[in-house]
Amino acid sequence: MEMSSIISMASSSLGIGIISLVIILMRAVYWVYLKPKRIERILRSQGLKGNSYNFVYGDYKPMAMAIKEATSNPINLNDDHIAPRAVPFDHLIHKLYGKESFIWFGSNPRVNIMKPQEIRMVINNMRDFPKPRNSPLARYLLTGLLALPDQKWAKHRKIINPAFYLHKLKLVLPAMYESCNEMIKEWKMMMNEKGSWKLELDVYPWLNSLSGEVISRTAFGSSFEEGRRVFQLQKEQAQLTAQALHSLYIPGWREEAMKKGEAANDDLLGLLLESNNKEIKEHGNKSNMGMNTQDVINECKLFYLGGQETTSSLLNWTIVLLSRFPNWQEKAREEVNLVFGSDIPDYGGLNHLKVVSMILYEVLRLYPPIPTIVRAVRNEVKVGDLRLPGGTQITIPTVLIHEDPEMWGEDAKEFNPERFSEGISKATKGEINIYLPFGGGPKICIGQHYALMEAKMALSLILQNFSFELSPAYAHAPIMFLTLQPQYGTQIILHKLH
Ligand code: HEM
Repeated sequence: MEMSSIISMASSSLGIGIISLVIILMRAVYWVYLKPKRIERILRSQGLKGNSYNFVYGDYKPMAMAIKEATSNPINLNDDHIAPRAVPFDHLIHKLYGKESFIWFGSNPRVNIMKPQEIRMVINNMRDFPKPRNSPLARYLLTGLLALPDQKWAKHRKIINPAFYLHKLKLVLPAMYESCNEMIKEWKMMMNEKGSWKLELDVYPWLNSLSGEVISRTAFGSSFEEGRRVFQLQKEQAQLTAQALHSLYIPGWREEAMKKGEAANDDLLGLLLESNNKEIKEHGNKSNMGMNTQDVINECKLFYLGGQETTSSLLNWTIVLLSRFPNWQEKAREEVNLVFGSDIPDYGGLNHLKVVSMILYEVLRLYPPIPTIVRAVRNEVKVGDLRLPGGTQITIPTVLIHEDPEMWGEDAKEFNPERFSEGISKATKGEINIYLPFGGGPKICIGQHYALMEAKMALSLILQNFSFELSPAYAHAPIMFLTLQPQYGTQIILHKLH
């Protein structure tokens, strides 16, 4: 080849390279600067308020600072106004700018939606308001139904729905009883070993493994041991991922965790996630559920997260509140004794527990295990009076909505199960979209009845066998770590009743 043609080929490749680089740079500038700035202008022109866009990082820095500050100390034991601790930055922005506000999640603006009619519009319309794409790390956790595109989601939801029909729950009740009863027996055994009627323990890890155990038994049936192993691996994986996600938010968190030996470096994290996935696949294969193995794995992952962390959160805060409000603990015990005596709780009876249901609804209002719901705006769309450009995201801040006096009255921040005495519809004055512990619309939690049934079973057995109070060692510190959890555990004192 002649020298001149080599030179001309090289210069044209160089030219193409430079043009590609310029295009990539221009696109990057558009996504991380021009687009956010354009959306900011549109939002502000409609009266929405928020911080000015900070290149690439958005509000991450003040968000990390707010979380660090809020979670550095417990709150007052009698404080059920948990938003400042559970969602510190959303709460701060809400306080500074009011309900018509937005935050910057990196370069994504997230508009706060709190009006009932706007919430209804957003959660009922999956086409215009899909779930936003998760970060690669979060995708390890949020799999299955939560992560699928519309059509695949509809297909999977249709396949999975029947497993959660109410009459099917009747069939899983014995397995729920079995797991709950084992926990009660172990507590009693610990008392017997000490020759005492009293036992102090941190109930949170117990409740957490209880709800994992219940899923293992109910989802895997005769392959219970396989299921148990899958969920154990899942838990390790979730914790690793959560730690990694946490370290993105809180500067210095990873270093601190590493010092304590809780988190390894990124490579090790990747390796562990990978090997866990492999092992889960093998066990998933063995449990032979008659579905595509990868699909089963993904749905299992989600059931683990959806089913274990949320239900144990509900049970945990119920125990805390019933310890703090012994009159409600006594009312609930009276009801359980009236309905079951010392018999094993059955399906019909659990469905008739009115006081226990009121208590659980009120706990879910003040301590929603999932404190916010997030959606994306696909293309420009109107939500009430607002015009939201494509690329905007939406936050429905469940916990702020649940404690809003404009919606729930002056006692909104107080524990008062009585408000649910005539059901959810009456308590919300017909605006059921202001009560969102299980989300709403077509993506409403598939496991809500399952979770409530499990919580009623566990609570009934606990109330039949023990009275309980908070230990002086308990520090009130709800924190958002995947779900709403007790930062320092939940130390209570159990008293055996008979
Ligand atoms: C107290 C317990 C529970 C709470 C508070 C809860 C809360 C929620 C919420 C708020 C959503 C909607 C999220 C969104 O729209 O972005 C959801 C979805 C979901 N939950 Fe639950 N959940 C609980 C228990 C369970 C259980 C026991 C299971 C399964 C065993 C489960 C499985 C799911 C699944 C699969 C989805 C995704 C549904 C879909 O996208 O179609 N959840 N949950």
